[in-house]
Amino acid sequence: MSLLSIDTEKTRHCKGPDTVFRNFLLLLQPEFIFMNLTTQHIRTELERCYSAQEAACLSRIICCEMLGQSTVDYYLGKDMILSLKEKQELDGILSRLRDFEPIQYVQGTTSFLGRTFRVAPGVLIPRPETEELVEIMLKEIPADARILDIGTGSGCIAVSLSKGLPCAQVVAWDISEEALATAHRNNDALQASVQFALCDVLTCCPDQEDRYDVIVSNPPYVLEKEKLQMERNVLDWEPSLALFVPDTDPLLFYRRIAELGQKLLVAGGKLYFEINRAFGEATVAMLGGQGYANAHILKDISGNDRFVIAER
Ligand SMILES: C[S@@+](CC[C@H](N)C(=O)[O-])C[C@H]1O[C@@H](n2cnc3c(N)ncnc32)[C@H](O)[C@@H]1O
Repeated sequence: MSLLSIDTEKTRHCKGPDTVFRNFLLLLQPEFIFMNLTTQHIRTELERCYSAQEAACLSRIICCEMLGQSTVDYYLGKDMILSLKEKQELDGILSRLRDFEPIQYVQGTTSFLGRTFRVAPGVLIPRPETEELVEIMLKEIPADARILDIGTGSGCIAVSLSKGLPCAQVVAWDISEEALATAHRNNDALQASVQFALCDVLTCCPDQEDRYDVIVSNPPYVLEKEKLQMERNVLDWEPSLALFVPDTDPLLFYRRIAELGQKLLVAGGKLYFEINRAFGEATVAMLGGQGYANAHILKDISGNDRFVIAER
């Protein structure tokens, strides 16, 4: 869950040699040379709020993924004749983007491990780091594992595991009805077989008879004080409930899930956590203190401490 997207401030206000370099890079993009009127209009509108690089990227998504232009036509600069309805649709898209609504909410979908997941405000947009976590799990988990995903959000982890391990039994919890409704829809659309439950992990008393081989969670882990470094498209649009923990208790969810794991995991069962990169060592120490074995940190593709795995 990397929450700091492209550094728009830096690119937007760069001056001098940086600007020259940026313009040189822009010239290398074929659509700059053959830019059509619609693309020009989209770019002009978006560059009021986004860097040239971001506006270019959004423009391609709008034309090719939302208005149905072929990628070849887009890059050849072929103009689009928009019907009145399409023109209104485009105006609506641009207005939402100028309000810094994430493009994934505007589109209503995002891609996760090659599958299309529905997303909407109220549900966290799945992040690439979480794809890495699922890839690690798919390599390690037995095919028929019983898996519990805590804080399922869009269902991206649970549904991907269910699809990747068709013999596994996957249960997923979330405190948010909105998130669960979206997760259900993703499960149905992708023909997975996850069982969902509305559950507050901080207060619930699960059935002692339930037993799992694996518990996975990407819980809220951003500190309140980290808000200062976050982009508007995250802060204004993504659900606080999915993002934040109090500055005073960064391990709140991990500690509680580890306690539950003592009851719900079979001996040798595994915990898989996505973490705030600042708290890898603290998470490992907490798990060791609770009696978990072989607690260790894995880094994400950017080299940050991002995952902690441990055995009961
Ligand atoms: C960081 S999001 C992760 C969503 C999804 N698993 C993903 O990786 O994209 C954390 C999720 O935990 C849920 N959540 C927050 N507090 C919770 C609680 N007390 N009990 C259960 N789920 C909770 C949020 O609604 C949100 O969907």
